[in-house]
Amino acid sequence: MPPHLIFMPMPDTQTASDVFYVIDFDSTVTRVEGLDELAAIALEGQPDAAEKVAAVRRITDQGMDGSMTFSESLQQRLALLSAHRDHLTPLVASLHGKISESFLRNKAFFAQHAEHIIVISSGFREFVAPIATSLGVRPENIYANEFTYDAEGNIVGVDQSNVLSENNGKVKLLNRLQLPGKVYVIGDGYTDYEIRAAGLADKFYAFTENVQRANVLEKADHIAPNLEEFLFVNKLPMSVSYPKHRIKVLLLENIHKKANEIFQTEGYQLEVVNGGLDEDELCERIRDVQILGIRSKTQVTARVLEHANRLMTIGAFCIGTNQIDLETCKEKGVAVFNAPYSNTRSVVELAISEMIALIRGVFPKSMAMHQGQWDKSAKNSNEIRGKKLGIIGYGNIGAQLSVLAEAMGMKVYFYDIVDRLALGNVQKCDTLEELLRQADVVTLHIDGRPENKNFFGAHEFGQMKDGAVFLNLARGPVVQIPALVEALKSGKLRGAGVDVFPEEPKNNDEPFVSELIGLHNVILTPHVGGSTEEAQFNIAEFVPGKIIDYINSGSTFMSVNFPNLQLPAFGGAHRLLHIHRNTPGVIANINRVLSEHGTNIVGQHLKTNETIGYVITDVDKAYDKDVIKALKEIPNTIKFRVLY
Ligand SMILES: NC(=O)c1ccc[n+]([C@@H]2O[C@H](COP(=O)([O-])OP(=O)(O)OC[C@H]3O[C@@H](n4cnc5c(N)ncnc54)[C@H](O)[C@@H]3O)[C@@H](O)[C@H]2O)c1
Ligand SMILES: O=C(O)CC[C@@H](O)C(=O)O
Repeated sequence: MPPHLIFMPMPDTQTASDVFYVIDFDSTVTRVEGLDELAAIALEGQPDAAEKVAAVRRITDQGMDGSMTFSESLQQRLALLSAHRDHLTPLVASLHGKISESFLRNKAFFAQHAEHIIVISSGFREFVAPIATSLGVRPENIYANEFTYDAEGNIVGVDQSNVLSENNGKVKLLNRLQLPGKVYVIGDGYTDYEIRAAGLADKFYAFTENVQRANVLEKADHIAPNLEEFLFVNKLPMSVSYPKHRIKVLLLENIHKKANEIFQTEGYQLEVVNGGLDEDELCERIRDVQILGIRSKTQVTARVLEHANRLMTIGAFCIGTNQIDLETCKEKGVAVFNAPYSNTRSVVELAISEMIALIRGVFPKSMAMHQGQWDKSAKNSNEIRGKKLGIIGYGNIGAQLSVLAEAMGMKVYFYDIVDRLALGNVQKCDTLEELLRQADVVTLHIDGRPENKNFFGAHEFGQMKDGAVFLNLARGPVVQIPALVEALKSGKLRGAGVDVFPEEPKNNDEPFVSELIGLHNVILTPHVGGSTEEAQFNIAEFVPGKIIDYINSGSTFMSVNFPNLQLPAFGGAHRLLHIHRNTPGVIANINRVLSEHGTNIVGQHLKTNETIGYVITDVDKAYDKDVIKALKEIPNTIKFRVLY
């Protein structure tokens, strides 16, 4: 046996439990196959280059998936290549730009485990070595084929004395190396699996960042979508605190696909359900989910949250968050985000269109026309100009509506339980009654907090002007539907526009049932106030942005239930995030633990609300890792995580 084929680990660092990491090169260390790249460079400009490059790729695949013997595939490819020694320099330059992203991110692993990292490639040393050594692999730990050349420097073959040029070359090489410890192989090809099949490796990790081969995946002990997965399961040093592909997102209720795109680009696992889920279904589906995305239908109850073992954050892809048990979320350390402005304009536009349509009697006229009746008259048809609009709830929607309504010549009044600044010439009413007594159009834009249930009933309709128009585009349960029906049937109201209902179908297949069906001059819409292409796109961009920021930096800016902290970048430090019950002494305990472990604090931020406290501590990278366990054990800790 040639002496260089006996592996010589560093004697002073070796122990019986040592693990050797055997790494494939083509399509694993690099995103591409080296010989495919060489073909593209060598054949450039030749008339039949495209066909030949495609043929080389096809043969590479056959060799990699095991459908052609390796030495046959190598011979066939070399014959097609027509490559020269001079092509190797541009090849190496090109491969430097095509190193797998997760390998580039994790150079620390190569630095810390250099003596146990071995690259074994059926590719060629001429391009494998410069790339692998740039990551920190030791030259003596690189095993690969070598080209043979003719006198003019043309590549004419492979060094046949190298065991890797043979069929089963990797197995034969491993056999000879006699690695003194466990062997974990990571690679994308069948020849990598063969090492495990021959009993020469303890585990085979199929690496799928660049290619996936079904027959390799089915043989793998573990599938690694990137190097972080391999490092994570083996508790090895990683460039990130947690592999992103392990973060599971569940999106319900037809959230705009822009959100899917954003979460996928971030590297998260995505599961999408088109409709809503009922409580039992959600309890089942939420078990291993870290990020939940919903709209207004899904009820996130305390029972659902009981089942959400790994939930970190919920995105309400809408304005309202009354469908979420925010208190329980706080107690469980689940941060909730929404999109407070993204669909405001859409609701305002629908409200304006409805008040015009109702005051002109557009819908009854249109219905009559559909039945062949021509009723050309001005009776019960009015302009909105000069009419009084009463806005109940002068928040984002109410205020924006007031600006547009004034621009159309309406006199605008509002009533709100908090002191809001009146825009333009809008007049504030001190009581609800004051507003109801004078408004020609009353429109609800209050939120769906529990106290607002049944907010508007017979008493309030009774205080309205005869012949007024009523709109609810806020939340269904705030209006008592029997009282509204009575006000419409008795002629007290001229008409109504209703977009939201106490009971709404869970999805588009369920029927809509309501006492409002069939009433004269009533516009019914299926909770679409915020459902425009523009609004849904804006929401689908906004909410993932907040969630990703929270996951990556801990920022809770604009969270609806967490103390809001907008955090600076933490380059060069590790960030410790501690969520706890807001009781005296927790911050003191945190700092005592940090000081006892000699941890150097780079920066610290604390914010509390009535229920929870949120402390972010940036510390020097070099710290005693036992501090993590101690911080988690501080009484009243709800959740703790580390970011880097
Ligand atoms: N139909 C839809 O598709 C649709 C779309 C977006 C928003 N909405 C709903 O519209 C409502 C308003 O949205 P927003 O963004 O303007 O919210 P917002 O929080 O900015 O404003 C709500 C306002 O209502 C006030 N308010 C609450 N209860 C009140 C009460 N009992 N009496 C008087 N004022 C009260 C609040 O003080 C606040 O000023 C929310 O319920 C939201 O869910 C519906
Ligand atoms: O799109 C939805 O489901 C809800 C829209 C609206 O009620 C909101 O709260 O933003």
